[in-house]
Amino acid sequence: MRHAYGHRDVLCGVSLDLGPGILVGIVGENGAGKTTLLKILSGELIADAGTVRHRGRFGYCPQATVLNDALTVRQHLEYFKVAYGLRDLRHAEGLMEELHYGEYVDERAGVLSGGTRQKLNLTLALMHEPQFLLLDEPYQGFDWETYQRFWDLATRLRADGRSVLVVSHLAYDTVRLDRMWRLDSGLLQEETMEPPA
Ligand SMILES: Nc1ncnc2c1ncn2[C@@H]1O[C@H](COP(=O)(O)OP(=O)(O)OP(=O)(O)O)[C@@H](O)[C@H]1O
Repeated sequence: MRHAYGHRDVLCGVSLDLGPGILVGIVGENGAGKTTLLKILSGELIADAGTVRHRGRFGYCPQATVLNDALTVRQHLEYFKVAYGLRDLRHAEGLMEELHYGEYVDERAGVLSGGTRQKLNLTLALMHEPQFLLLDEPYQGFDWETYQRFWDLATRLRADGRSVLVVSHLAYDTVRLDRMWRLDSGLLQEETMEPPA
């Protein structure tokens, strides 16, 4: 796929195929085009050329949180429950527990810390148990323990047969990934993975 903003070419021929049960990463410097690629994969942006196909439900955790500051955590979950057509919030509550922010359920999003806002942002992307996950800088603002919990969660989703794509400008924890690409000059280049020590 290809995409330019005006005369600035951002994606110059990117092709990606993700099967089930895979955890992959895309890294790249600030401004490399990672968010542009995820916006195209999620349908938020139409590429100048190319097509995107996915089977089953997908979840998208955008880099900019999608929260309404006036609504509480619980109200966010209720709205997304309706939007996703879920019967209950059991899975969302499990995620809230796993990410350790249940105590904020009746707080308005506007008063939450950056890390807690991101936990909610991630929950909203995962609460309908999608088959295919697009996560843009999903651990921004997380403390170390939450960061570890995030990777445990991602690893479990992969083990459940889901496809998980994590985009970040930081290439930590690459041993957790099955494959990793670097987005540079509008092209994806596969990086060699280091075997665990
Ligand atoms: N709506 C837009 N209009 C014009 N240019 C844009 C637009 N969105 C992004 N860009 C430009 O496209 C390039 C890629 O931006 P993008 O946000 O995709 O990069 P990124 O790799 O996600 O960066 P970061 O790591 O900083 O989040 C940048 O040069 C950016 O300034």
